[in-house]
Amino acid sequence: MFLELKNTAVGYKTPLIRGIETDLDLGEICLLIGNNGVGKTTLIKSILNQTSLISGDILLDGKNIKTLSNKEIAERVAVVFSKSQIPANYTLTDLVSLGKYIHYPYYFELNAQDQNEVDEIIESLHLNQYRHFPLQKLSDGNLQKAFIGRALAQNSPMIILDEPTTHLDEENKIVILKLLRKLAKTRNKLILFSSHDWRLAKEFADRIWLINEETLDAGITEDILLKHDELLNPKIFHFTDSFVPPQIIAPILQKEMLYSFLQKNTSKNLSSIKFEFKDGFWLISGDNFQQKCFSFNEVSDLIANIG
Ligand SMILES: Nc1ncnc2c1ncn2[C@@H]1O[C@H](COP(=O)(O)OP(=O)(O)OP(=O)(O)O)[C@@H](O)[C@H]1O
Repeated sequence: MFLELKNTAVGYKTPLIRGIETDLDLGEICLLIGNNGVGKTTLIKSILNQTSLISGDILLDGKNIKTLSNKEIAERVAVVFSKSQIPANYTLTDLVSLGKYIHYPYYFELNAQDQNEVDEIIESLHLNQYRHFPLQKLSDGNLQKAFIGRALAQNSPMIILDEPTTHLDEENKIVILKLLRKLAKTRNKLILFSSHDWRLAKEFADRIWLINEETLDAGITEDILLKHDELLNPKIFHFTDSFVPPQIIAPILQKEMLYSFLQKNTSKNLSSIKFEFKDGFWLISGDNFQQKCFSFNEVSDLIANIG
């Protein structure tokens, strides 16, 4: 296992998370989720040995992090924080190139191979047109991508990203997620990715680390989602208290949409009504009626008239 946490407690004066006993291997993507302030960033800093452990041990590549120098940690893990300091007078290419310098004995011009790799990274992040931009002039999203570029250039087996998609629009979020998944699966990288957006989990993550009530619940994504079904069904408004569903015969997506629509819009008992979706419309049947609806707008009118 590349990363092992052994009976670890992390925090400051008092523990934020206790009794962590888990590991991750190369080639895996793990999503770290939990509410504000539960200790996600603290856990990340602890893995990087930037914050002392309260108890227990963390092993990186089989070695206790306490025995590794900063350079040895950087050779194993690259990191992107959501708020990073911007080096003054740097262009985007300079920042991405910085990732390479841990592999040089002192600051020196990059060799041709490393220069090519930096160019490829900038291209893969769709940042070509900004390569000579001063960092101060980049948008928050492009700056975030540039920091991700620096982490990729570092070429370490593990990459940790702390809420990296915060400033990104949907299109750029997808560019980053696809790139990270490709790196994990084709180049055997271990990715630990903290986010509030648990909706990423199903498609993106192999594993979840969920911080809840001072403990870390770790496992295969689908096991954790089933165990914590509040993640999948937040039940913010408790619609189901008064809602009695109809009989529904429809493909999964249409069924889900109908359910969502009816829960929000009616508290009527619909158990004697049948909704069947076929050939692009809903066929709705009751004791003394049958009607076709081609949209939820039409379903809405029909429901309003049901006694
Ligand atoms: N250096 C520090 N010394 C003492 N307490 C700290 C320090 N840094 C953070 N904390 C506290 O530790 C708690 C957890 O903070 P942390 O940033 O790890 O949470 P988080 O899960 O990453 O939160 P968010 O989702 O809001 O980013 C917070 O209450 C925070 O105020």
